[in-house]
Amino acid sequence: MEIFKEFHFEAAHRLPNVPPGHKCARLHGHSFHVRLTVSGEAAEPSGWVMDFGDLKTAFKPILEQLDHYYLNDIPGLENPTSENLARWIWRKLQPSLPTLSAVEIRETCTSGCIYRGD
Ligand SMILES: Nc1nc2c(c(=O)[nH]1)N=C([C@H](O)[C@H](O)COP(=O)(O)OP(=O)(O)OP(=O)(O)O)CN2
Ligand SMILES: [Zn+2]
Repeated sequence: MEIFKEFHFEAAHRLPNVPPGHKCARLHGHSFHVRLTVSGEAAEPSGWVMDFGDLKTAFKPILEQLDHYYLNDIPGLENPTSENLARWIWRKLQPSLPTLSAVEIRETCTSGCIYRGD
């Protein structure tokens, strides 16, 4: 079974490696949406894969590194595409949450990515 919890953060970025004239080379911001998925059995007596609250606690220090920051300044996010951000979150979170099965990022209502590990 898979469970998920969703988070939001506000941040600015620019994409340094886009072709000349691309709009995303300019500084702009997003209300980023993150969905974290965890796999496991909903075992008794808890009846849950894991407590949503524990998932929130595990992600909190990572979220605090992102919220209201300029993503390009964060080590490892110099080119903060959705793909690189999803991988960056995975690498920060997965060691303490080995049952993590997907990190989903939405930059806009219509754009995003899903990362399930290397
Ligand atoms: N594969 C990727 N492509 C793009 C990324 C990315 O991270 N990965 N990022 C961007 C920009 O950050 C941009 O802000 C988002 O792009 P886009 O979906 O084009 O944004 P729009 O608001 O213009 O989308 P519409 O819904 O089509 O208006 C660009 N590409
Ligand atoms: Zn953007």
